[in-house]
Amino acid sequence: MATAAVEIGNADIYNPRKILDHPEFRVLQEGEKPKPEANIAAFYNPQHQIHLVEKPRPKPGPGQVLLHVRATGICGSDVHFWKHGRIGDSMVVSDECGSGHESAGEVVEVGEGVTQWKKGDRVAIEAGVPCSQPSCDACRTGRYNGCPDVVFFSTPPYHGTLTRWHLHPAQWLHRLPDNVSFEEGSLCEPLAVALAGIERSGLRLGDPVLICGAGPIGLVSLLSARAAGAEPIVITDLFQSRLDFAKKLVPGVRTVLIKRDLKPKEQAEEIKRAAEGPLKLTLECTGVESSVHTAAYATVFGGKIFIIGVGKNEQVFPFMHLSANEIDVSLQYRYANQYPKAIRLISAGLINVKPLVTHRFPLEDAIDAFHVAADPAQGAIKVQIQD
Ligand SMILES: NC(=O)c1ccc[n+]([C@@H]2O[C@H](COP(=O)([O-])OP(=O)(O)OC[C@H]3O[C@@H](n4cnc5c(N)ncnc54)[C@H](O)[C@@H]3O)[C@@H](O)[C@H]2O)c1
Ligand SMILES: OC[C@H](O)C(O)[C@@H](O)CO
Ligand SMILES: [Zn+2]
Ligand SMILES: [Zn+2]
Repeated sequence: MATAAVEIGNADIYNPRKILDHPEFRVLQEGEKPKPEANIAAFYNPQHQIHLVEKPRPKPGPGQVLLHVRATGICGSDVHFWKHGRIGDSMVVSDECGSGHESAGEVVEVGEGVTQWKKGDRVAIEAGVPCSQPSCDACRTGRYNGCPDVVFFSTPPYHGTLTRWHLHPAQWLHRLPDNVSFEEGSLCEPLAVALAGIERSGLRLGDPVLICGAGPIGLVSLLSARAAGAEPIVITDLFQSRLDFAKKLVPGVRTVLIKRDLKPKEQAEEIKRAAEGPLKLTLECTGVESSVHTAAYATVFGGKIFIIGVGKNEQVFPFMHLSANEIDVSLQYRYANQYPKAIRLISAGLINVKPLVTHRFPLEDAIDAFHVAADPAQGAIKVQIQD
C-alpha cells in the first residue's frame, strides 16, 4: 500500500475526522510491528486506551510544510487526556485523538508559496495555531494564546505532533540554530510556558522567589528564574527525589519538602525559614489548592502569586489573607511570543534544558514511553520519543 495519500493536506489538518475516516487510518494490534516509514502516531481515546495508529502521510498545501518529527516530549496533559479523558469542561476526549505537542523536526517538503523554509531545515514546532484573523482581538493584539479558534495540536479534537510526518503552517515554525538539538527544540514548549509566566510575573533581578512543584514545569521555571537573576530561590515538592533533581539542576536552590500532615501556614513558615527573608514572588507550578494556600502564606505583603499550574475547576483561596496583604494573584494559559526567546536562551547557554530528559524511546515504542511517563515509580522527569 502506498504511504503517500495525497488527499490529506490544506485545511484537512484542522479537520480531525479526515484522518479518522481515511482508509489508511488503523489502530495497530498490541505487539504489531508498523511498516517502515509508515506515519505512525500515539492516539488516546475515550475508553482510556493509548495505542499506535497508522495514518496517511499528508501532502503540504499552500503555506504548509511537511515535517519529519524528530523529537517529542510527553507532557502531563497528554497523560491526563489518556487516563482521565478531559481537562476541565472544555477539553474533552470524545474520539480517537493524537497526542503530543512538545515537538521539533526537520522540513521534508514545502507547499506552494512557502519561501522561508526548505528541505532539511531544523525547526521547533509551535503546536498552538491561532486563527490570525484581523477580526480576532486576541490575535490582532498579540495575545494569541487567547484566540477562541486556536487549533492546539493534541488537545481534542485536534491530533497531536507525536507522529512521524506532521503537516504545519509555515509561519508557526521556529528555526533551530545548529547548536540547538531536536531534543532541546522540543523542550522549548514547556520552556515557553515558564517564560510566559516569568514575563507576565514581572520578576526582577535579585527578587526572592518561591517555586511550588518540581515537575517539568517547576524545573523549567527554576531554570528561567535563575537565568533572570532571582535570588534566593526556594522550591517545594512532595517528593524528595524531585527536590534532589532540582538541586542537581540548579545547585544554589533551596528546597523544602512538603509534608501532607502540615497545614499550609506551618508549611509556609518552613519555606520562609529556608528563604531567610521575605518571598516577593511565587511561581505556583502544581495547580493544587493546598499549594496555592501555602504560596499565599509564604508570600510577602505586596507580593505576587503567579499560578502556572492547572487543577480543579473550582478552588477556594485564603481571600482575606490575600486581601489584607495586597498579594496579587495572576494565572497563565499556555503562551504567546515565547518560542524565539526560548531558542535564543538555549542557544546562548543561558538556560540548559538538556538534563531534563531522563528517558528516550524510539517512535515505535511510544506506548512504552507513555507507561513510563505515567508511572511515578519510574522517576521520569521528561520522557522523549525520538525518530
Ligand atoms: N498554564 C499552562 O498553560 C500550563 C502548561 C503546561 C502545564 N501546566 C500545568 O503545570 C503544572 C505542572 O506541570 P508538570 O508537567 O510539572 O506536572 P507534574 O505533575 O509532573 O509536576 C507537579 C509537581 O508538583 C508536585 N506537587 C503536587 N502537590 C504539591 C504540593 N501540594 N506542594 C508542592 N508540590 C506539589 C508533584 O509532586 C510534582 O512533582 C500542571 O498542573 C500542568 O497541568 C500549565
Ligand atoms: O503545554 C501546553 C499545555 O499542556 C496545554 O495547554 C494543555 O494543558 C491543554 O491543551
Ligand atoms: Zn503541555
Ligand atoms: Zn484568533
